[in-house]
Amino acid sequence: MADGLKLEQRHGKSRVRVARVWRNSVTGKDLIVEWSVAVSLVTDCLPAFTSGDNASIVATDSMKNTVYVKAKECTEVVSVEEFAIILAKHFTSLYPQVESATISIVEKPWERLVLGWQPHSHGFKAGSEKHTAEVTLKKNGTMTLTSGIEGLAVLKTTKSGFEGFVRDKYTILPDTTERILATEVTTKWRYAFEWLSDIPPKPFCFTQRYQEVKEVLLETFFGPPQVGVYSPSVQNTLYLMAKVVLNKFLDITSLHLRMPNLHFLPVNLSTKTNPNIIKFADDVYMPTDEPHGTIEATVTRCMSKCRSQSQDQG
Ligand SMILES: O=c1[nH]c(=O)c2[nH]c(=O)[nH]c2[nH]1
Repeated sequence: MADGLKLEQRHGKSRVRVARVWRNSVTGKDLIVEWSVAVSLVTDCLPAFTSGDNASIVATDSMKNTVYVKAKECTEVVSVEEFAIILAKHFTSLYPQVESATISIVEKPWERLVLGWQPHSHGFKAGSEKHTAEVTLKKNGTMTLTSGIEGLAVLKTTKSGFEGFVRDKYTILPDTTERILATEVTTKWRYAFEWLSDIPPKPFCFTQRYQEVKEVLLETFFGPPQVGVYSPSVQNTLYLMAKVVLNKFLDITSLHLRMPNLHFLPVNLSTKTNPNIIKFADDVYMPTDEPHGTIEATVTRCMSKCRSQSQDQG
């Protein structure tokens, strides 16, 4: 409280880009990660806002420098989640006035180049979807940790439909049991760790969990390679994807999925003199993302009360 006003504030540095190379003299293989880091601190520094007294401010320039120093100190390979935790720990423990730190990181998808089946020792190419992580750590050690995937573009040419929806004077869309389903999945999942001390020791691999979640999401979206799986709506597919992740990984408590419906519109062309130049036969489409459907949901594993409620309901 100051001047009879309530002030909520934070400050930080965004888009701090750092790349870290680890060189392995045993395997002869280099490893590189490229991260875009955002640091945001909640600091007890009211006078900085109300009277221009900067004595408590950790300069955002120092935050940027810290990212590089900590990257240097990581002499062993660390995951994007581990690096976020290292930074959050640093800011909340070094500065008495820092109450909480939020570190968000997006990893650029550098993938090792494979030439003629042979993994290159120091060559990488950019993949598509990005691995993200965000940690918020309070001084008392409580934390939230999320990981995510950004921009996982997927499409299937069949085994998708949409029917039985509200039909009124505004409705033109016909029912269909045959369409292309395309989306760009963005997801974030929250880990169950509530305290810094809950984080499993080194052998727990966040990077492996990331790969596993991605695999399960893709398996559920597409179904088995030979037969696939029918999707009655983006909504249902999204829910099933989240459900499989939550059933499989007990260290994940909730999952948010955003799956825009990127339309592939049937092309039917005709003129007065030339009807049916193109009669649509599930073959020629007009892809468009303007406009597109926006479908998102958060699915959370219920605690025991919620479980018994759903059992009561059969
Ligand atoms: O899977 C879908 N969900 C919708 O809510 C919707 N709305 C729409 O026009 N097409 C679709 N498809």
